[in-house]
Amino acid sequence: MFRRTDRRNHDHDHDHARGQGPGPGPAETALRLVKVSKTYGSDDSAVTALDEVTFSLADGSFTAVMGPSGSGKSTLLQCAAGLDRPDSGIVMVDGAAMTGGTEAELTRFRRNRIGFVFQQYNLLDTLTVAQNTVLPLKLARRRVDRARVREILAAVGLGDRLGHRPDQLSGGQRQRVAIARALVTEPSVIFADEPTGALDTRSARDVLRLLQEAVRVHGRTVVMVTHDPVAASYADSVLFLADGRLVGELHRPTVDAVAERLAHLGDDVMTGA
Ligand SMILES: Nc1ncnc2c1ncn2[C@@H]1O[C@H](COP(=O)(O)OP(=O)(O)OP(=O)(O)O)[C@@H](O)[C@H]1O
Repeated sequence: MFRRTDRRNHDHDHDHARGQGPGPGPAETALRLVKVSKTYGSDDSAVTALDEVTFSLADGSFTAVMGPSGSGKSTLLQCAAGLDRPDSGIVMVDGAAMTGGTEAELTRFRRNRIGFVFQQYNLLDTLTVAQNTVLPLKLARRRVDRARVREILAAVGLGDRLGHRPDQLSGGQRQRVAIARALVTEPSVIFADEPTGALDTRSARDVLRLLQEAVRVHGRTVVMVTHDPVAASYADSVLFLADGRLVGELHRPTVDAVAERLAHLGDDVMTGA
């Protein structure tokens, strides 16, 4: 069952007030994984995609997840976001355990606490920009504050595109709608899976800046899977995966430092070190 502590309210004053309390107490944890494991298949064909992965991410942090192809990045994201269930281990979002529970409970948990940004945008073609943006609120049966929605769309540079449909937008604009849609429910954690993978350099930079703003202005916590050292350099820190295990971490990443670490990660995997 979900243990919901609901210690965090979702109003903006709360976000702005964060860090202004007495004393430098430890940052609160937005996402915590404890010994999360996931194996696909069984017997001879079994693949351990995640092998007892443990880490915590502070509230209001921006983390990139990197690693060679097949290292378990997507599986990690799916399990951490409640889109898939780990075989064992615990996932906690905002102090509430997401382990166990029915599908309906998991869905409710996701709708209220998690935002998503996918490589291929996942917008509904028949809905306008504004309608796509409010969809998560409608699905969660939450009140739609139209002024707030306009504000969010203006903040991602789409204030004059509210009535457009996705096929009237560029890839970068579509991804900005996806970011607005992820922000609108004020989730604890936004998971982004290769959000710049389909974009040109300039649109990618705009999207990465908006993800940074989601953290710095809106107080969200962002976890982004990426293959691109440039994209990773926008994060506060990078987690490196290899063979389903967490094998390293880099704080305040630069493009060169990320690329170098990735290259060595490749060496380690190749030599089995
Ligand atoms: N549905 C599945 N059935 C069987 N094996 C799977 C399944 N999904 C992933 N795997 C395997 O689990 C391992 C981890 O896969 P995962 O997709 O998480 O890696 P990744 O790091 O995201 O890879 P990429 O960078 O190529 O997207 C791989 O060996 C993969 O083949």
